[in-house]
Amino acid sequence: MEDDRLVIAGEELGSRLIMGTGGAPSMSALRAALAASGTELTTVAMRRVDPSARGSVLDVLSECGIRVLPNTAGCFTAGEAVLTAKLAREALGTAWVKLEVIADEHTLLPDPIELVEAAEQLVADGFVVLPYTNDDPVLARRLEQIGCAAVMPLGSPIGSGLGIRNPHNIELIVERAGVPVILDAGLGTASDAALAMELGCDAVLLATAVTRARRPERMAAAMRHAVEAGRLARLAGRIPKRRYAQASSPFEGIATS
Ligand SMILES: CC(=O)[C@@H](O)[C@H](O)COP(=O)(O)O
Repeated sequence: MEDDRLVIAGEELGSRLIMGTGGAPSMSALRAALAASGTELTTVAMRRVDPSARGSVLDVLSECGIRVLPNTAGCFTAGEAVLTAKLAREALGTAWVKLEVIADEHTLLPDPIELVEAAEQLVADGFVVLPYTNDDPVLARRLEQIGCAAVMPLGSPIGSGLGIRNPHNIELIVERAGVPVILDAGLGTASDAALAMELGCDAVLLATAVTRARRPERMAAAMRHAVEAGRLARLAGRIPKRRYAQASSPFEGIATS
């Protein structure tokens, strides 16, 4: 599948699995899981990491040769998110940002008003903005029109493991998107990741399903295969669903007594 690379803002990635790092039981477990996942891009919560401290998740990513995607996790307003993105750009030397603006601690759902406001400011300031958004086709379209480099609709609430609650909306987002669609949050197991890709998403971002699995490294490998399988199935084209049975072998020419 070397000719089927993910391109975001003109940059190619060999893996369609983007990893998050939250919830990892240890740095060594995280390192093993990231290696098993085959990811080339991994998010780091800039409000929870000290870029100058040694032994942090940033060191793990650098040792593994994985590109860092700073995120604005923990921000509740556009102002906080914009400031966090700017600090990340200064500390890490990247203009890419995964934009998260959360409405409340209880649901951890995106606040669409603050999200649009932050996206507008960051795009205007030259950032490559990848917004974590609700599974709302209208909002996804709006974020693309603002100039976001991808849209990242949730499958279900962060950390819930509930999978993709509204596959129809994800299909609607994919149908009209002119930028990559990355399914982000809520995936629980490998079949959820495969479904995201079968629905036409360009990539998947997940954390909890791997970091809180009984065996993170194994689940990371499962996710890697699931993303690849789902992508292959999407490109192959699934058969249409039929209401009634259809013999897989034709009956014509069968000898009758
Ligand atoms: C928006 C957000 O924070 C998610 O990217 C999270 O990092 C991954 O969600 P899961 O932990 O549910 O996979």
